[in-house]
Amino acid sequence: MSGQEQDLSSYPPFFLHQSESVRTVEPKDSIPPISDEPDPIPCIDLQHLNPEEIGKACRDWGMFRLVNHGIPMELVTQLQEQSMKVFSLPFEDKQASLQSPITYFWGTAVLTPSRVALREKVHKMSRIEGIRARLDLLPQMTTDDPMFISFRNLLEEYGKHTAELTRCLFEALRKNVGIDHALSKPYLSEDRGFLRLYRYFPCSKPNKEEGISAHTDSTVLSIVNQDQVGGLQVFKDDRWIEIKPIPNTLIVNIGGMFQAMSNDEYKSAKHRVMNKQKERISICYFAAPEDDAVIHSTKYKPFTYKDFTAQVQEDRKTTGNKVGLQRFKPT
Ligand SMILES: O=C(O)CCC(=O)C(=O)O
Ligand SMILES: [Fe+2]
Repeated sequence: MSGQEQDLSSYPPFFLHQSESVRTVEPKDSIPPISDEPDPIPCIDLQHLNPEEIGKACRDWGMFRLVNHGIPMELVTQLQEQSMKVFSLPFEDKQASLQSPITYFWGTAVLTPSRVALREKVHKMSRIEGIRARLDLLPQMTTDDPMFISFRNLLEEYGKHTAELTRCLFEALRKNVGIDHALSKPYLSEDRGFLRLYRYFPCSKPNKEEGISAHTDSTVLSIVNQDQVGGLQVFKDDRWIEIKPIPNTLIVNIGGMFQAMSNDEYKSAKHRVMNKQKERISICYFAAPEDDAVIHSTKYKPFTYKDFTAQVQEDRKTTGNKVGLQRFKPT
């Protein structure tokens, strides 16, 4: 079944009936993104990591394209197909059957501490659906349903690959910015890593409707695996740049935690996703520090990831926006 022939009962009813409440971009932001030739995003080869190249990419862009990443293409294809099967279940079934450690959300990528979608009164909703998987708890997930067994196994395997490549990247970046080796473990906790899978609703007006609005990621590093539909954009030098889907490549973002750890030498990139004419799937891995590890930075007051995410939640509730690292500037 192609994206366009989807059984509409799998979508949240809101997506089909409430288009006036959907989040669109301001006219000033809706200019078509510039599609540079050749691809302008810095490209990093995981098998031949060059400290200078990766450092420059993180300083100038806060993101890079990763090639030779070691995740088998077959695994990615299988996970994409299996994710599509799960997303294609009737909406009510997804709500009922996706429970911890795999949870379902829709309408926004912003989740509350209990991992349900945060319904911000001030903001419109987005036509996206997501599945969040806690990698540390996946092995304990019990189910008799062959579809969910296969889904869980693929998530686990994919999670192991991304955790491993993230460790390699973190090591290189840590050395680059002079983070002590002793901090490797608390600053990058494999147990806290999680996956988020998204399905973006097809939109008849391309580059008008936001799937995920402009933001920076809060985590240490995030690894985006997008399909061939496109829609991911990065904000650089006052303009939005389309991040082309290139098969078998990943997009790595510096997150707010690494920005602080690097004393702002590396900045987390502002990015967003626009809904396209075709349905889109992405698979994203987020690497987090240990919840209680104190992050020391010359630019910010000492804080933990837990403090940070609590502050983000609080700001979202009160102002509708993420304030982010600014909250932890010394007074
Ligand atoms: O779906 C994507 O391509 C990116 C998602 C994203 O930016 C996020 O979840 O923070
Ligand atoms: Fe993001």
